[in-house]
Amino acid sequence: MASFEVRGGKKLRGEIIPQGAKNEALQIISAVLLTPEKVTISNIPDIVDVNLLIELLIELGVKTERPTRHTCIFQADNVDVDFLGSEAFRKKSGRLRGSVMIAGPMLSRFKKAYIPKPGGDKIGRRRLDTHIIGFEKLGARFEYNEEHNYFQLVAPNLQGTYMLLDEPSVTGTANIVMAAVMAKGTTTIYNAACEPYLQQLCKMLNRMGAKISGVGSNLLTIEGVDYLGGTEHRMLPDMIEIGSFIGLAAMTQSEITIKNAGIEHLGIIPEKFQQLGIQMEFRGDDIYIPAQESYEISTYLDGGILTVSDHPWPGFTPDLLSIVLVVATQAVGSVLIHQKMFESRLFFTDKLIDMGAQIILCDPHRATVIGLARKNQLRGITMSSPDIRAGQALLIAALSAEGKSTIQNIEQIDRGYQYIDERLRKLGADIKRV
Ligand SMILES: CC(=O)N[C@H]1[C@@H](OP(=O)(O)OP(=O)(O)OC[C@H]2O[C@@H](n3ccc(=O)[nH]c3=O)[C@H](O)[C@@H]2O)O[C@H](CO)[C@@H](O)[C@@H]1O
Ligand SMILES: C=C(OP(=O)(O)O)C(=O)O
Repeated sequence: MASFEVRGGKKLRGEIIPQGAKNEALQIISAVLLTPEKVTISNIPDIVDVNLLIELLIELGVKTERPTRHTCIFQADNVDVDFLGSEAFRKKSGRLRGSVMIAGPMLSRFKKAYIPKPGGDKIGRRRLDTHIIGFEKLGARFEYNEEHNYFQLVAPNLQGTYMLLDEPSVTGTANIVMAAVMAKGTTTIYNAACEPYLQQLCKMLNRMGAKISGVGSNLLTIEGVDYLGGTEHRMLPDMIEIGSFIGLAAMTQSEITIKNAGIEHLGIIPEKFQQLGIQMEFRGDDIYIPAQESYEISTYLDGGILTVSDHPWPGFTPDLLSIVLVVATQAVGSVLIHQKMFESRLFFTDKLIDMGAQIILCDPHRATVIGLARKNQLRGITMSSPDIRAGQALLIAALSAEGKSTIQNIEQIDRGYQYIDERLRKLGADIKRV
């Protein structure tokens, strides 16, 4: 298990380019299974989860060419469908959440799929019901294998239908869309998720020949087509990384420019950080964050304490709440962080409390942060990264803290942040991988 050793308290300075979006990449790369033609994908982040998914596709027989580290040409013209039932597929799928999205395209094109228990962050119960019920509505039959913990699905004739999802699941919507694009007739998905990841997926599928309308809304209409062809696709900048860099700049009192941030796709994210008192300027498509001695959390119009909570898009993503929480520890003022979706994502606050932060964990979903207003610095400690975003939040805390911190289990951070230590060193951070 690798660790980061960080000597905190240094101000950082410079420009940083966000990686391609992790959660978009997982959808887009799964979608290459929908066509026997070549699909060229660029701005692929070089991170563990995405590399694992590419390895899984290669093991399934998908041909790949890598003209550059961040571009890959995929061709799924000779897929080994039987590999899906193997122990090797089950094992590797279990190492990332995104593997679940192989099922939709496999059902669509090859009429069968296996969904082993996927991996991903251990941040609470993460059910797959939305995916399976959606497939079932399209005409798939499923069996759950209790011994090996996987769903087996068959769908000789996928048939378009109307469905109202019980929740706007991000990967669930992607899976159902990919299953429906070549079903007979029209599928209508109401209460669909509409994160930029999904908008990007739908736009790519339409370029491949699909007929999806309502993109960007919670009502998608998909007219089934017989065949999808090749295309080219470029991933958007990773909005979660961008939010993390905004938080990093504020916490370390640093002047940072986030280059080519894809500002029009960030929705409410910049505004949430501005509510914490963080200044930023949009310069073309770059976000400039000046070095700020202090930042003050705004209150509601009536003076009430601010709440930052998660919500499906266009609401605030749950993946940035841990970052908002850590940034609030040094703000002037107080905030209630309400993590509605995941029930185990706030437990990392224990480590921040050990570092000297003032946080009351009210229950598994809510934490009140009373900002230290820089009257005291956080103290460096040894800690372990429980999940990808808490890991990044702890890293930001360590970079702002007095003294040395050791962050263990950084494999969690590597799942989603590309060459993070190297990129932070370029900004002046004292961070070592040991
Ligand atoms: C690989 C990938 O893309 N992962 C993302 C994806 O995971 P994933 O697609 O697994 O997450 P889902 O959208 O299915 O749901 C996440 C959790 O939130 C709950 N839920 C969801 C919607 C809702 O309105 N109410 C509610 O409580 C679900 O029950 C579940 O426990 O979306 C999550 C929610 O944005 C993100 O945190 C993950 O980073
Ligand atoms: C929860 C996340 O990832 P995953 O769904 O892959 O576990 C995340 O990206 O914050």
